[in-house]
Amino acid sequence: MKKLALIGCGAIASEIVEAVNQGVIEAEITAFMDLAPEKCLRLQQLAPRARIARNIEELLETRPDLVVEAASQEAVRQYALRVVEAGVDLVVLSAGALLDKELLEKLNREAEQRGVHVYVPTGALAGLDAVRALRRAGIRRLLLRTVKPPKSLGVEVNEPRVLYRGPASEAVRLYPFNVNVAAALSLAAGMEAEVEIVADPRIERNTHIVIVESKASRLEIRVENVPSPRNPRTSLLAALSTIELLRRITRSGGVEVGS
Ligand SMILES: NC(=O)C1=CN([C@@H]2O[C@H](COP(=O)(O)OP(=O)(O)OC[C@H]3O[C@@H](n4cnc5c(N)ncnc54)[C@H](O)[C@@H]3O)[C@@H](O)[C@H]2O)C=CC1
Ligand SMILES: O=C([O-])CC(=O)C(=O)O
Repeated sequence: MKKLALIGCGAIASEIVEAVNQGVIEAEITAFMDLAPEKCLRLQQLAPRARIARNIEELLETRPDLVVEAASQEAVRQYALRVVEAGVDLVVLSAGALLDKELLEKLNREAEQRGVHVYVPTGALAGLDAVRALRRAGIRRLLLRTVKPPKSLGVEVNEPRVLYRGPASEAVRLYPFNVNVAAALSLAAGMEAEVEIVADPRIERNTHIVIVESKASRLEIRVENVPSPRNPRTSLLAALSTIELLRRITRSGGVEVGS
């Protein structure tokens, strides 16, 4: 049975712990860590053998096979390299941090040398398998339009308003908790997406529209996500997608569909 440690004890982590408890993910949780350690207490009740780590070294002392970052881009900058250096696989939700070329290159080099895997889940999006595949055919155009209810974006508007238009790297810097999907998309495509962020008081779902143009295919992907009841900025699909990835990684064998 694989051992799992979690950085961040918020909305996504809560869903993951429930999935472990239900046996969907075949793993044992060895440690929790959060800037606000009291947030780990509730999760620890569901995984009583797990330790609440005060820092990354304490977390690594529990000898996890896999660490899941479901915290913040800052957490990726603080801990990702250390996890990989310890020879431990890593799942990164706050993918925006990986648009920093220097960090990505270091992480990639270190991970290759040590045979470590760093996974970025499809998260609140869909179709990154096809985007990755189309890289080989050359992608001409890559767009992401994210439309969320104003409260998810922390603004108050009475009519739809474009808050941002520009490259993904700037989008994830300005909206660190709302468009990590822009980074996952860019990393899958091997090029930076053009991003538009819209606050729309008429909608209730976190909506992402992706357009990919290449010689082989034109993709238009529209995802209308129910926000997480625990965090309106985060779509429930982000946790479900991570659970699905963890289910695959921790499973000892069997038929799996899709790549
Ligand atoms: N790639 C994707 O598709 C998606 C990514 N996300 C990202 O995933 C991350 C987690 O999302 P949620 O669970 O909804 O967030 P949340 O706000 O519910 O929970 C995050 C927890 O991490 C803790 N935290 C933040 N920085 C930390 C640090 N440096 N060290 C230790 N703990 C830290 C916070 O105290 C909080 O308890 C966020 O960065 C979010 O933007 C969210 C949705 C989709
Ligand atoms: O959950 C979503 O819709 C997207 C999100 O917050 C992110 O990418 O950071």
